Amino acid sequence: MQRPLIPTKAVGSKRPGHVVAVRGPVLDVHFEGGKLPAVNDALHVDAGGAATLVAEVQSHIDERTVRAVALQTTSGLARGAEVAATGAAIMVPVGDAVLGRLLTTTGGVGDGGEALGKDVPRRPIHRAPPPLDQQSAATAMFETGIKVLDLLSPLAQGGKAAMFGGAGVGKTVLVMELINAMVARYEGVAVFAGIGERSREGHELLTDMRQSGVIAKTALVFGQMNEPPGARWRVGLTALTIAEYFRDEQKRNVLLLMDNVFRFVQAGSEVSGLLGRMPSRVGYQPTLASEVAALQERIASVEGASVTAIEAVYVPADDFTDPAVTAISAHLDSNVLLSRAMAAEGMYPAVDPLGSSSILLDPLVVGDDHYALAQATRETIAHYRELQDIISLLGIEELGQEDRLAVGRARRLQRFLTQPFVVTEAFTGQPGRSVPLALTLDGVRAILAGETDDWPESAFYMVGDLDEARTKAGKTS
Ligand SMILES: Nc1ncnc2c1ncn2[C@@H]1O[C@H](COP(=O)(O)OP(=O)(O)OP(=O)(O)O)[C@@H](O)[C@H]1O
Repeated sequence: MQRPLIPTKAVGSKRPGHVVAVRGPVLDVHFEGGKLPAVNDALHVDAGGAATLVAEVQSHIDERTVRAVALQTTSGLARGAEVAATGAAIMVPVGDAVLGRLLTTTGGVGDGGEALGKDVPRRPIHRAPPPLDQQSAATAMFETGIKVLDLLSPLAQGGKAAMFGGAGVGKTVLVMELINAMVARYEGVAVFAGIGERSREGHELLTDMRQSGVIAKTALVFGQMNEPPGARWRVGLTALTIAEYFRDEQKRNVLLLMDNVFRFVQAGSEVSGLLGRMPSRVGYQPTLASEVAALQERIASVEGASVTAIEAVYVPADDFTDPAVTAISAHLDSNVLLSRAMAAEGMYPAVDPLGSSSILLDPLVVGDDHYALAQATRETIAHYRELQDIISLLGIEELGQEDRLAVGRARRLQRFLTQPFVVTEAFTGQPGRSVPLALTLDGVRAILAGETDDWPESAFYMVGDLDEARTKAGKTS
């Protein structure tokens, strides 16, 4: 973090500045006497009437002028508007009072409810991550009840996981299902950051959470796609600040959900352009890696309290080598890749069994049995993919007996790894299923061992455990 040229304390709200230029969300503010607020400090701009607009200092233009990015819309703001330097970063409310509430990036109330009182503690949104020697590594598995995740890309308690996928392959649905599956039986608290996505989806989430009651232990923070880039850029930090307070002051475990981290990068890129910085690779901001690191490194677990992050990441044009995507994936423990080809075939959740990975998928963590079954599943599906060209050219009859069996098992495995979700009940009409890990492993073991070779493939599609497939296949155990 850059430090001020002049100590922040030298700037008090008694020495107001004034706006000298407004270019969209970017403001130039003149401070008399050359005492400038620090980079990352919050400015309060008098937008006329009772309205006060929050902006954040980004750079010092000359000895009297700072350039700041507004976190709210600047339409109607005129030159000459008075500005107060707050002498600190944006302060947001934290603690028990924010549970059950929907906040904006700047810590305002976004659910139309009562304003938060002055006694509610507040914390600055900029903060260093805990020192490395105080961070604890993620080693325990977080069972989700979603077969394909638990088997091939297990999530870590106190770790970071992300769902990557192009437009419309099911990222939001998967994150919502995880919220549904995890928040209700999670002992800690949850913080949800809605970053640059549809505000309709955000409000649906709020309504759903109110109905299911999980809202009581959840704080929501939204900077959605209808808001200016500054709000979308900083909303992740606001959510993190709330999560860190629960972790550090109350020693509680926190589930941090972010949808969508790509929008954070995108907002940073918009801000960078507005500030006149030269774009770098693929047009992204030159500070891409450090911006992503500043966000991701703060998601850390310490002795006695963990932060488990689940993120959705949009992959532009389905290009998994996009710099934003690779910058984000470098920080994660579990990478869940969603495949368009699988979504097109209706194989939901469209998790790519070969592309997805997790550092927990290690015999020392998940045990030899789970590891061996996961590897065998991958090998069988990989072998099927190799044979797919031959099958489409010559037909499956041209394959040898062994390959034919392998293909049948791979297709059954792929179908067994689909699952109806609770959140999709409304449009699929099929009740959601949650499958304990042991039953997932039993099912996979039986399919790989050939015990189900004579069951129709369709019996495995959109079921819970193997017993359900058995019933569908009309078999008795
Ligand atoms: N598990 C599922 N079961 C059935 N349908 C699904 C499932 N997941 C996704 N879909 C279908 O795919 C559509 C898009 O899903 P979703 O909104 O989660 O995608 P997304 O990747 O978040 O898209 P965007 O990038 O546009 O936000 C859903 O509206 C639904 O029709």
